[in-house]
Amino acid sequence: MCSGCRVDRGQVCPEGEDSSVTLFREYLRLRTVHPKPDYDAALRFLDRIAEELENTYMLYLQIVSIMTWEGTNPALKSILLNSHTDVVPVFQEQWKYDAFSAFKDAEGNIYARGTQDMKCVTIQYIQAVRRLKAEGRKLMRTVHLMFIPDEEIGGHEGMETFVNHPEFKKLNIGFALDEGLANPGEAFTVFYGERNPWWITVHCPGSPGHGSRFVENTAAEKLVSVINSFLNFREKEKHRLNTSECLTLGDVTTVNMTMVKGGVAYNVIPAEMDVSFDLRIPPTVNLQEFEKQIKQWCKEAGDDITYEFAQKHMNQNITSTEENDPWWSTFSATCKTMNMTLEKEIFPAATDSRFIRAVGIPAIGFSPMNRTPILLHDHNEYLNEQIFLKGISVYKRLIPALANVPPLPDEA
Ligand SMILES: CSCC[C@H](NC(C)=O)C(=O)O
Ligand SMILES: [Zn+2]
Ligand SMILES: [Zn+2]
Repeated sequence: MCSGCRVDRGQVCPEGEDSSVTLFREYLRLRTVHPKPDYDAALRFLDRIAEELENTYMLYLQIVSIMTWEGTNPALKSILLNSHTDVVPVFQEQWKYDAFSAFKDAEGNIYARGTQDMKCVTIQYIQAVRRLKAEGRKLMRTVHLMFIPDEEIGGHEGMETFVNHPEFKKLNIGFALDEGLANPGEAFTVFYGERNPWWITVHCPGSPGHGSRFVENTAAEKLVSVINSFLNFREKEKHRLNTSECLTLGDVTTVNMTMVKGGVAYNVIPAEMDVSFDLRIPPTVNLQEFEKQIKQWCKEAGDDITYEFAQKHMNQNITSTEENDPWWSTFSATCKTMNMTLEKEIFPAATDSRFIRAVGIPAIGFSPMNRTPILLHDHNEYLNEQIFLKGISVYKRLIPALANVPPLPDEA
């Protein structure tokens, strides 16, 4: 039943809105926004849906929820449909509408935080499964819909921890789908890997003294040298990206200076100055060599410079997109039957997929949104209702195709 107007889902509500859109807008109104996400509201919402979807069972582990549709051969590896429940904060004064009202304009554009990242995908998974079940379809492999918190703050209390939980291993996942990005053109972008985030702070100690003198060996001189080394490298990578036809952002290393700290007064030369950078490193880069380069930049800048990492991801697993890979060939062939053009890329930022790939499970980042500007984390994030509805049809084809991949050699 539709929560708004109580008609069966898949039908049109009296106001003329598809009930899947109504459900999506209801989910968007839940304030699962950092820094204090209302995860209880999300759990109540998902619990209600699990009750509606017959023969689906819910497992609750702290705040992770998993809705399971058991396959006809549950011994086979399962399919994971992953989505995070949290969303990033908004600057409300920059929005055209209340970011948690899910306002729909005359063109059918729905405005709310999470429309693209990634409440759309959550509801698309659910509605695709609902329609398949309503048709009486039985799938060979078990399908798990996982709803996970804290992706937006690094996943430490979410996926990073959960992939090492015995209950995760019990899910026996063979292949996972997780979030991707919108594509402004006709094509759909799919992500088979991610760049590794390295968040680094470089500490530059120096001789203190009176601001009126030429003190030798100051922290500021070292800081300038470190900054120049990082930012010169940034320019080179930017140039490489801008002069190549075939590279995308995920194929080059980005460097951004994000914080500077130091100093107490105009006339006191400080004993230390610190600078922080956000680095994103493609899976093709040798990480040991790259760290050696950082050490060299620090050494060249002067004595006693140290650095520390707030994030240092080292796993470079990527998911096969070879035509002989059973998961990828099924995914891509199914998209082809729907006349969808796929653009394969490395995800430029970090999602929970990195933790899934790190434990050896192939994962594809995919949010079926073409003809849509990339607005995740931006003001006025929106998604058109027709694009949203098309995504349900896409998953309705993809989910059975993946869940009916014949037993693999290691499953026989
Ligand atoms: C390193 S944890 C932070 C995760 C965040 N994810 C996204 C998609 O913005 C990021 O890439 O900055
Ligand atoms: Zn996301
Ligand atoms: Zn996000």
